[in-house]
Amino acid sequence: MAAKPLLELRGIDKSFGPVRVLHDVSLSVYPGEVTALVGDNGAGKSTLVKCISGIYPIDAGTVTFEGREVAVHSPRDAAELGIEVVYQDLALCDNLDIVQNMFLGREIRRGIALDEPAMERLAGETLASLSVRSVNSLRQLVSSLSGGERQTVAIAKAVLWNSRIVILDEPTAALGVAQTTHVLELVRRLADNGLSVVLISHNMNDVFAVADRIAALYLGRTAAQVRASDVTHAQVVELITIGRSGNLGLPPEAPNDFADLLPGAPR
Ligand SMILES: Nc1ncnc2c1ncn2[C@@H]1O[C@H](COP(=O)(O)OP(=O)(O)OP(=O)(O)O)[C@@H](O)[C@H]1O
Repeated sequence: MAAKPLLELRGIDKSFGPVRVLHDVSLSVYPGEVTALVGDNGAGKSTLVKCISGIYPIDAGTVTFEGREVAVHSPRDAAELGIEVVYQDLALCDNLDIVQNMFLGREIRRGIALDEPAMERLAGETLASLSVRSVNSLRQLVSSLSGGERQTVAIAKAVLWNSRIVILDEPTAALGVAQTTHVLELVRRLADNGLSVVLISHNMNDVFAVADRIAALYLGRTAAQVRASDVTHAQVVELITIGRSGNLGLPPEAPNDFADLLPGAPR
C-alpha cells in the first residue's frame, strides 16, 4: 500500500450562514485504497464531498493533492485533478443508452458528426477493463438496466475519464444482495487498479467488505480515521453514534487526529 496520500484535507471548516456543518475536518485518501466515509445522518459526509468536488467553497483549511496545495473552486477544477463523484440517483440519464451516458457532455467528434464507433469502442474497453460482462449491449437504454448495472455504468463512466479519485455516494443503497456483491467487487477492483476510492456508506457490512481505511465524521467533526483491520464493527458504530470509541487505544483526552498514530498508520 502506498504511504503517501493522494488527497489530503486538513482543518476544513464549512458553514451555511450561522450553521457550522464542518469543523476542523481532516481526511487522507490513498491511492490503491478504499476509504469508507461514515457518519450518521447529518454528520456532514455529503457536505465534505461537495467541498472536495468543488461544489461548495471551503471557509478554512487546506486541500493537498499529490503533496501540492490546490484550490478547488469548481467541479471543473476537481475534474481536472481527476476527482469524480458518482451520485446514487443523479449519475445517469434514463433516456440515453450506455455509450451516450458515458460520453455525455464529452462526446468524441469526427468533423461535425459524433464518432459513434470510437465512443462505443472506448466504452466497451472500459467496461471490459473492469471485468464487467453483465451488460448485453452498449446501446441498451439505461432505463432498462438493473440497479446494479446502472451503478456499474456510472462507475465505469468515472473510470473512463481518467479519474484518480472516485467518490461513490451510497452505491449499494438501493441494491439487493447479489447486486451489492457485484458492485462491491467492482469497488475493490477500482482500488486494486490503483485508483483512490472514497465510499460513503451507512452499511457496516459493505464498509468492512471493501474498505482499507475508515474515516468517521461525528456532528461535522472527524471522529477518527483508522485502518479497517484495526477496528471492529462495534467500535465504528461507537465512532458514528458517540463520536469516539474508548477501545481505539487512544488516550481519552487525545485529539481525534491521534487516530493516525494507531498501529499500521502511515508515518
Ligand atoms: N445548503 C445547506 N444549508 C444549510 N444547512 C445545510 C446545507 N447542506 C447541509 N446542511 C446541513 O448540514 C448538516 C450535514 O448535512 P450533510 O448532508 O452533509 O450530512 P450527511 O452526513 O451527508 O447526511 P446523510 O447521511 O443524511 O446524507 C445537516 O445538518 C444539514 O442539515
